[in-house]
Amino acid sequence: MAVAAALLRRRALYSALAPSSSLHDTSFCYLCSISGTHSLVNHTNLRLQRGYHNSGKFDLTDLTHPHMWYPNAREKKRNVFLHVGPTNSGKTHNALKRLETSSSGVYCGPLRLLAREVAQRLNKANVPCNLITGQEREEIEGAKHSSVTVEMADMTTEYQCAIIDEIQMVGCRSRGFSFTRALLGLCSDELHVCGDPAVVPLIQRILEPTGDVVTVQYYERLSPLVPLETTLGSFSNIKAGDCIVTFSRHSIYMLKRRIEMEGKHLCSVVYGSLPPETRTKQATMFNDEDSNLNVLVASDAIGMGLNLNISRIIFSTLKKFDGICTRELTVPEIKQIAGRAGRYGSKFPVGKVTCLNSDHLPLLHSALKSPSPIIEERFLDKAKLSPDYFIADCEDMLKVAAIVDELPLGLYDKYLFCLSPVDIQNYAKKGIVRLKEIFTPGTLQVPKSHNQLKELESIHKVLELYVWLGFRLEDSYPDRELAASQKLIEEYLERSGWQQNGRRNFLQKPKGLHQEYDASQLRKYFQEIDVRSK
Ligand SMILES: Nc1ncnc2c1ncn2[C@@H]1O[C@H](COP(=O)(O)OP(=O)(O)OP(=O)(O)O)[C@@H](O)[C@H]1O
Ligand SMILES: [Mg+2]
Repeated sequence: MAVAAALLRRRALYSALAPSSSLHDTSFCYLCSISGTHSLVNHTNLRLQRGYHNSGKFDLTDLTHPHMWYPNAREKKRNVFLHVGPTNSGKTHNALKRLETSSSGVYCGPLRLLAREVAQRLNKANVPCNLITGQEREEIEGAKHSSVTVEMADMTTEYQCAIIDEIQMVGCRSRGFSFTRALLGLCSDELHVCGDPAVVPLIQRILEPTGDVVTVQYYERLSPLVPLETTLGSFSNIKAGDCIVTFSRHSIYMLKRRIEMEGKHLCSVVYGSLPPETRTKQATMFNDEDSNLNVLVASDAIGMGLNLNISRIIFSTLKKFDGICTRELTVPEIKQIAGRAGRYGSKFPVGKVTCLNSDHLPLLHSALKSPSPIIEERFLDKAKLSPDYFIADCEDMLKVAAIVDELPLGLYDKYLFCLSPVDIQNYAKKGIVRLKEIFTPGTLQVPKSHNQLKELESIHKVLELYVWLGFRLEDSYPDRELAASQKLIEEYLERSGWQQNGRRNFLQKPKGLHQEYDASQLRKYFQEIDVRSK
């Protein structure tokens, strides 16, 4: 393999434990020193490296001291507070109270919707707060606080107070590394870490060598969550405040249509591949008491930390396709999703949980009673790692690395494209990619079928990538605002809503279902779709 690809491979390995959003991360400097670009190795890193390699040499395959990759954080003795307990127990609320009274700070969350909820809360409390996610950047003048998705957390800024929410995500194969990086690298006097109690032993061990002072605070649920003894039964039993959870786009739209056919409720939809601004709008409309969208059909994009006005969670299935295979939801996933019902302070003081299929009730009940399994340590035998770390899944990054390696680009650009594979050829040739080279704004049509909707979502993904790159390479991707302004999916959702005037909804009756289909037919249908949509 060519040198740059080999370097990128190595970089990807480091990234897996602690990726950098800037050139200042020590891990990137390690890489530069391999490639001979020693000028990029800053003095702090040299001091740090000498610190544990007395000979002046260091072993690049030794990944056993990731806490040493963050010299700025290591210069502080951070006060770390672990807020742990069940869903809806006030963990995030208490951490945010500290953030609101701090002179500067950052909230790092797992979901864009959650980052937005927190930014809104701080701004409402007169604490100016920026919102920064992969695709959104809403900067408030004079703000000393930011609410970000964890991947966007900045390890080089000093804060008085920082929060990492849903820290149990540290065990996630694809996103865990961003949580590890934030945990070790956030340069803050106080660090508040919220999540499931199952993660406490691991976090304590990870933080042990840092010298940080760790305090654990346990929480209890603030309002009851009741698993129901019976399933939903008929769709005529759907009530305002219900949220049906399902994991494929197909079933989301099917359920929306099925519920709206009853003529009593309109549904918001929230799922991962909706563009972020549409997702936000749909969630906001559901939460808004004055809006007539009072039922939610959602995927696990609502699964963590969010405070929505949900009275009852109804699982349409307890299986999901996780990118590799269809598997049963884990206990923590079931608890997280169920925990969206009956949020303290919402208009539903008691949360209820049920499902469509009576076969799923025993699993649902037992999951809600079980403690989450202790987050385990993982090993990758090729690298020397401390037992508390594992190498994140970076296969996709490596595939792109092999392609970009052939292009006349600098190492940093190559790394950026490894994270975001979009029109690399054009960028390499001309250094600029105009939006009209990807598609002509205004020519796309509102979709008339699920396949067209799927296509449109893919186009939105490209547009999101364009916006993502536009934030990072402003001169090369100059049409960021135009890319961000395309709103076709929202138009689709508006048109596909409940047709009160007898106008035909263009979504057709699903093939294979009779007009008066019941819950068991729908169940069967979903199982088929779940298999087909792989
Ligand atoms: N002491 C309090 N006073 C007023 N409201 C509170 C208080 N504690 C929590 N809340 C409210 O209760 C709701 C749930 O709290 P919070 O989001 O902190 O729960 P959580 O434990 O973080 O749940 P999850 O695990 O689902 O993230 C929020 O709307 C929050 O504002
Ligand atoms: Mg929370």
